[in-house]
Formats: sequence, C-alpha cells, structure tokens
Amino acid sequence: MKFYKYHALGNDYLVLAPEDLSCPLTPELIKVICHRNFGIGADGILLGPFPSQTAQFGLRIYNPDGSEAEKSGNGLRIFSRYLWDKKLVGEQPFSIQTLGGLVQSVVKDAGKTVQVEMGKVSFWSDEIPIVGDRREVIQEEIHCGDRTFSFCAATIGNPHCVISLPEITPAIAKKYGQLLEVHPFFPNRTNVQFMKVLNRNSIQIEIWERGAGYTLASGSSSSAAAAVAHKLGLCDSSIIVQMPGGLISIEINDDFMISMRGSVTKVAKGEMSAELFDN
Ligand SMILES: N[C@H](CCC[C@H](N)C(=O)O)C(=O)O
Repeated sequence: MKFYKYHALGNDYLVLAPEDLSCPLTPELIKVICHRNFGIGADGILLGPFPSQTAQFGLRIYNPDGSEAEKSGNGLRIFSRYLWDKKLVGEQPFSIQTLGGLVQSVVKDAGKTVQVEMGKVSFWSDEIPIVGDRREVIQEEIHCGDRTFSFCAATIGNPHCVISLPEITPAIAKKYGQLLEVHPFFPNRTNVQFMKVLNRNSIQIEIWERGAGYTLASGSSSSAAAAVAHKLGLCDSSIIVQMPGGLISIEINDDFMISMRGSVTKVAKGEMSAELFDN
C-alpha cells in the first residue's frame, strides 16, 4: 500500500489515498502503521481526498491510537501540500471538509508554506464539550495528580485544555498532559497545551495531544492557545506560537476566526509491505 510522509514542524503524518487502501483502515491497523518501531511511524494518518458535497476535497484524520480527530492544523497543511504536489490544486485557495468543519487553504512559497483559514474558536462548554452548566470555560480549576491548575477550554473542531504558567517544560506536558487528556471533565478526551506568554505577540507552548501524546508541534493547539491568550487580554490578534518543532503564525479576527500559517516538509514516498498487515 502506497504512502506519502510529510512533517509540519516535526509533527509527522502519512497521507493515504482511499483508492490505495488494500484493506479497511481499522484502529488496529492504524496503530501498527503509526508505530515508531513496528510500523512506518507517524503522529497520525490523513486519508483522502474524498468526494465532498460541501467542499472541493474531503479529508479524514486519524490519531496514532486509532481514534478519529475532527481537525488537525498541521495535518491540513500537510494534506494541502500533498494536493499541490499531486497537481490537484494550484496557487488558488481551495476548500477541505473535515469532521470538525470546513476550512480554506492556500499553498505558498512553492509548497514550503501553507495558510489555512481554520474556522472559529469557541469557548462554550457545550461545543467543546466539557461537563457542567453551559458557560464559556475561562480560568476554571481542574485537579490533576498532585496539582490544581487554572485552565481555559476551547474548540476549533477538536477539544483543547489550555493552561497558562510562568514556566513550562516538556516534563510538565508529559507528566500532567496524559492525566488531563482523559480527565472526566472532557467526555471526548482533550488535547492539552501548557502556555507561557512571552509578550503581546508571542507565546510558547508545550503540547500533549489527544490520541498521540507529546508532540513537537500542533496547529490546532497553536490556534486554541493563541485564542485563549487573546481572550484573556494577554496578547494582541497577531501571535507567533513557539513550539519545540518550530513556529506557527496565528491571526485572530474579532469573531475568533483563526488564520494559521506554517511550513510543510515532504519526507518520503513509499510502499508498505504486506507483512505489515499479517496479524
Ligand atoms: N490529536 C488531535 C488531532 C491532531 C492535532 C495536531 N496534530 C494539529 O496539528 O492540530 C486530536 O485528537 O484532536
């Protein structure tokens, strides 16, 4: 089975075309394919393009634990570059339908940069979802292991728990991210970002992704964390998000519509051996 591997700031995905699937893409198969030792290795799988009634292209996004994600910012940049490489799109913007909503994408700089209109960030509990009365989830308390954090929750199609701290480290993300991902407040689990506000136009985040664990970068996490920093009045509407894998540029409009811009790197094109599917 053919695959194409790309990374976006070290957040790596495999692109599989539906017509190239030699068997159903089950959660078990996704886990094997994405496994860093027993498979190809990736932070997720992008399956597409599909025909769509609502957009030029349909896309399905899977985490390495086999779960399906509503949206992936880095995944959307990678899929947009793949469509460009395949000459299915040119320099003009195009639309992609995901489980978490419709986005507009445009490929720039000879494929090296992609800008995605990611949709709107919402802080409303029933949209995230998060348990409790309907409210915007801003600076609430959450108990996690030996700590209690003040957090904000947001959705941009997928759920996010954003915690602002004076200092952040990968160790904090790994220790507390895995507990917060499955916290009972979040019926569909959640992505987690620990955020350090650097100034009015830049933040630094450490990420624990739902269904993927610690990753070096995340486009939807960048969008959610930047939106929270702006909502809290800590940042203006143009924000550079610094992550271990690199930088993403976020623009926020008055309705919390997010424009995300970042790089994409083509890694490989390959063929998976049939042995990979022998269970
Ligand atoms: N793990 C995420 C999807 C991928 C998000 C991340 N890779 C990005 O670039 O947005 C979720 O289950 O919502």
